[in-house]
Amino acid sequence: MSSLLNTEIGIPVIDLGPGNRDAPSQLLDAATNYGFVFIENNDSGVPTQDISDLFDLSKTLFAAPVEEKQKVSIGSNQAGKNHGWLSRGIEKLDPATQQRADVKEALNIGEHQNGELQQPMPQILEPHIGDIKHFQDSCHEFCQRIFEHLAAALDIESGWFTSRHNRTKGPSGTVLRLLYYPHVDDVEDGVDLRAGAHSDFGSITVLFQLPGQPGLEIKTPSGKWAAVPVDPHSNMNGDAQTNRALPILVNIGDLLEDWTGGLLKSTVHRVIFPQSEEKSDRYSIAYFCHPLDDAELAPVPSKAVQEHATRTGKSNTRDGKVLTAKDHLMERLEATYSIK
Ligand SMILES: O=C(O)CCC(=O)C(=O)O
Ligand SMILES: [Fe+2]
Repeated sequence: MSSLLNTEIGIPVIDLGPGNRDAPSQLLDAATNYGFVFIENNDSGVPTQDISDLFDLSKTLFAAPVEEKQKVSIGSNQAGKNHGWLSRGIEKLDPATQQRADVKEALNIGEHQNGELQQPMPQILEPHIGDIKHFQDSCHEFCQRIFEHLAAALDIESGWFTSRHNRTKGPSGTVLRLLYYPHVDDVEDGVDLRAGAHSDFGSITVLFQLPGQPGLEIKTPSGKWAAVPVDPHSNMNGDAQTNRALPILVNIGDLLEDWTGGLLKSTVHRVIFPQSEEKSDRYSIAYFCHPLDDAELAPVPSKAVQEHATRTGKSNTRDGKVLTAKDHLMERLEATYSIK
């Protein structure tokens, strides 16, 4: 495998370029064993300049006055929409264990439909909406490439996943999320977290991080937390980054785990205040990819999936009815945010 292993957990790094014929099986292997994988950001990735520009926009946004962000707050949207700005103190990703809310702010941006974003945007981002939509498109194409590779590895029709994520066909729960974790001077060890332990809801998540801003951890099968590097080719902080683009982190979400009868793993993760960098802010950008709302989560017609599902007894039916992607998302949102 064209992969390097990082110090602690060994999340594989895979090149999806045409030169790597083993990419599908490597991807499947990473998805079933770790639930997390780094993808080299080359021609088939997301342009590095666009990533850097969106981080700049994100910094400008979160530095804007609270009143401006408040105008587009998640609470001002229709219940269940999951779009808009979340102020610090609102979200607790692990309510069962966390004493305090996540120390973060976020802006959730839903998909554009017929070229239009479906929510009010902060004024400061208005001149950049074209760039944001373009970024969503690049992320979506990147996800579709991953789905094609997964379909090849699972030996199913090439378009099986991509057709169910074809956003020209209808709305989905897909969200582009800008995240800001401010530094705080009085972090209480063992109490304060930037993001509590959770797994993601959708099919796959694409995560962009910045050099020198570590903090993401995943839960290993032994129950221990392991740090995820910013740059798996460099040290844990990503400090020694060369001119090469950072690999892009991808993880499997709950929906894809359920859809594949548990074969692909949705791994629990969290964001901590790393000891060495306690005084620095962290910015990240996540693209939570979901199938079309109407997509039925009938079992993936792959032998490997069927065999695994039989072993685990996992299914996506409720009272004999197959869930749609929207049903699945609403179940998870209700459980996390008490949205009715
Ligand atoms: O900011 C990060 O690194 C991870 C964020 C995350 O896991 C989430 O928002 O679901
Ligand atoms: Fe997450």
